[in-house]
Amino acid sequence: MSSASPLLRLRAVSKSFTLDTGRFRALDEIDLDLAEHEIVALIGPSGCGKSTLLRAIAGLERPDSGTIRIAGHEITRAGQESAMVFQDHRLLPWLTVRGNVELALEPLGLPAAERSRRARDYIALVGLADFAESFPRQLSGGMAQRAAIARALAVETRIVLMDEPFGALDSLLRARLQEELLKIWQRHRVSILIVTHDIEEAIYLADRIVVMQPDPGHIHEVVTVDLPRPRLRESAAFSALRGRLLHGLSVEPEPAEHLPTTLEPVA
Ligand SMILES: Nc1ncnc2c1ncn2[C@@H]1O[C@H](COP(=O)(O)OP(=O)(O)OP(=O)(O)O)[C@@H](O)[C@H]1O
Repeated sequence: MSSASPLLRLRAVSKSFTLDTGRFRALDEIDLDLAEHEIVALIGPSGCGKSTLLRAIAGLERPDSGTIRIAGHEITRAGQESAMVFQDHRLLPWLTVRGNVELALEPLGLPAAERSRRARDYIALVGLADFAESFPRQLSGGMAQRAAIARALAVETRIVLMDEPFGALDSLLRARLQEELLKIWQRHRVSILIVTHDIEEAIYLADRIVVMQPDPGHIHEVVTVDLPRPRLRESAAFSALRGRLLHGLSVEPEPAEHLPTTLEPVA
């Protein structure tokens, strides 16, 4: 950590929703820090509040109580201090890759030349230089997700929030994009908070893994991933951590090689 106070600081963040059946507590007194240039993964069973937490940090959802600060500023509205990547790329279909990235830069009030320079740089960074003038329908799923990552990075916020960014991709492509994301992260001092259902993805990427549990949504444990990068998924230390996390999630590891690595809702 390069400074005494964390870049992101959540204290006692709670959020309830009103349902027909009464009030439902999606987040209960969440305390969480994210340091500069840290990657933290949020895992936990479906409905434990991971997306709600991310949305609150993004300013898309107001907590009922508690504080969320980024670089000391309290988050009170959307788009302050962080950028978001969703599972579906959410690119506008009538704009090219370049158009989508430039549009995200419009609120920053940059001169047009700077806006197009930034868009070009970040599109190149994610390996899409040759597709800057392509429309989303002309891209594969992985390429579209890369474009969404370029759009989030181009805003140059210090925090990027990712909600299952690779969840819709096949496992080979997912592994490749995880690797690419780490390379980008190593070159840019961005901090990443990523929600995933994939325990391997969490171990591969994160410095710390926050395990959440539902009813009400709370932090069950925080596990530091003390493995040097690049991490080898087949190493004993990696498997040991996977077993420990599965245990923390109350999912028994299977005995054979076919260890589950995704968390499906428990029926
Ligand atoms: N706007 C809303 N109105 C009512 N209930 C909501 C709302 N948003 C979320 N919830 C409820 O809050 C709980 C937590 O939802 P959330 O999407 O944050 O969980 P999650 O851990 O991200 O789940 P998943 O892994 O399935 O995406 C769920 O029970 C959900 O139904």
